[in-house]
Amino acid sequence: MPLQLPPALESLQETLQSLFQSIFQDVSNSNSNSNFATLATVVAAVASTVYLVLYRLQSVKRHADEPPVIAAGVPYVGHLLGMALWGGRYVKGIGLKNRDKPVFTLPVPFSRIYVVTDPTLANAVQRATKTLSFMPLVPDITKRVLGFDATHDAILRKDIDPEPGQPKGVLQDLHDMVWSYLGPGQTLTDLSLRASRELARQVNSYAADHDRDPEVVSLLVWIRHFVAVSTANFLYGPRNPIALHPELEDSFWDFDHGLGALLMGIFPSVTAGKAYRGREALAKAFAEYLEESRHNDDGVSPIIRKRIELLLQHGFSLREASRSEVSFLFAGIVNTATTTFWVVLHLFARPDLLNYVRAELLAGAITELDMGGEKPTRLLDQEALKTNCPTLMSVFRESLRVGSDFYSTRLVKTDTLLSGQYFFAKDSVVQIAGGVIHADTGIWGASADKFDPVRFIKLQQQPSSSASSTTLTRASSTSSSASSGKDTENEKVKGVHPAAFRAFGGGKTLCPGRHFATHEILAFVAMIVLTVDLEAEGGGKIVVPEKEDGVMPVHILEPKRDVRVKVRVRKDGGEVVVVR
Ligand code: HEM
Repeated sequence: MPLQLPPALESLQETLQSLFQSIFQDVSNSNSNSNFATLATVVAAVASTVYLVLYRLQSVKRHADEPPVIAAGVPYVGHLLGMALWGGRYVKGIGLKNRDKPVFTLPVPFSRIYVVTDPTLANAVQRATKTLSFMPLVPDITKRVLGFDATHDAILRKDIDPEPGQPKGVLQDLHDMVWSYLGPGQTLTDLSLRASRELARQVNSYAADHDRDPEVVSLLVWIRHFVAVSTANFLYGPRNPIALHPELEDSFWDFDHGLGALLMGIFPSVTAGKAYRGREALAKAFAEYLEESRHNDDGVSPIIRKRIELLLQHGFSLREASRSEVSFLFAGIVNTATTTFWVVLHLFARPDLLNYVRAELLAGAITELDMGGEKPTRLLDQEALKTNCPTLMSVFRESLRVGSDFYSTRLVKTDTLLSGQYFFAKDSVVQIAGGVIHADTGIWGASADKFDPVRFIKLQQQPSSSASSTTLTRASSTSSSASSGKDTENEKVKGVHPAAFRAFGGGKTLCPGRHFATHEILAFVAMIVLTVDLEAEGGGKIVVPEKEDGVMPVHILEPKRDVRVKVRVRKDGGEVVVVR
């Protein structure tokens, strides 16, 4: 079947044909000096024809059942250019313009990217673990981002994507171990408690230092400092690299902000200089940490010791294991810090909501103790936050929904007919577009593009997902799904398709840290809300900026502009002590 060109291109094609005819007449009519203008026109005509042919070729389906092809304006490379220039916003924009297509094909040089924008299909992708897998992509990504040498790159590639019963490579072993340690159980409870106590120590010490001394800060920088320092402490113990070399905190954020450029892999020391130097500084400090055996100190989390043990078992040197730890520190800090920022910002930008959440916290998760001092000590029961503070929980989830444009990625290992309907060609890439799914009015209602602080309370209360108004209604103090022991903090949100909440990814690559992060973020937000007041720097209302979506969305997106606030320690409460 001949391919249909868009009307604009069809008329261009006709114009070119008539241009060609007149050029050839011109050339044959000119008896001597063939003039330069005619030559230029011939070249332009040839180029346009080549363009049209390439445009048509890129649109040719590789199989009758391949999802509809969205051709690039610049054939083959246009989509890659768009992604490089506009980050995640580029593909999200295509997805939003093509809402009628649950999946579409983006042609790229020698391959295809299949973009899935429908939760039911996303679920099917996540289930097709035999033929669609993230694992084979990991070594190329980690080599670029973390800079592993050839020997360790080979170790990473060994037994990379085993079937059940086959020998497991290092990546699979690490994956399984992290899942078992961070899944519900005693290790998770212990780690969550340590994390919250460490954060409480930081917040209490800040309050003591600034009791009568308000300061103006960048809210994101202020929050991520707490998270970076305490995560390094509770994971890697008191002699962790950031504690011994505080300047490494800047190196860490340089690395984070240059991840997209590192991923490009084009002379990274030049094109991603800051990120490259940041990573190398961190890797060097972690290498010293491991070579001095500081990972065996008291106060180091068991998960870290187990990670090192597994890396060594698989043939890693201590020096190169340091690079792997940079990635784990990254996983532990970045999303937690940015999510906390959004939750705090959304609360303080809405004074009524803030007061409501403070009351909810004091009633449901705090016991005040009069210790004879000026202010009562507050005992924080972090287990109660999830069950007794539904508004806080809803703001947390909504911050994740609005802040996450994450793409879950899979490699097509063999030709696949997904759901018996869509053909995916071997060696192509599948991306589940979280940003498009999170903005889908069919899933989230007409207010999908708005931040609705109580959206998830309404979803829990209603059988359907028709959330429309933002009226603040008091939910019962104990959520039913929480008291029945079901998964309350991730993808299983009542009234929403299980694959529609994408902030933690899904399927085999679902974030193993999501339970832990939920405990940690709720507790940290509670501490901030109870301990300080925030005012806009120049007075007036705190305004929530848009997210910066013109980057590769490797984690929860940051704001488009800095939010500067005055932090004032509150008079009504003293130290926060985490009791459970
Ligand atoms: C709000 C906080 C967090 C968010 C939004 C988040 C989100 C994610 C996402 C989207 C992925 C990739 C999923 C995919 O590819 O489909 C991921 C993977 C991962 N996350 Fe998280 N994460 C958070 C906190 C944490 C924390 C605190 C830890 C560890 C302490 C952690 C550990 C990991 C690990 C180890 C992976 C890789 C899993 C694998 O493929 O084996 N995350 N996370």
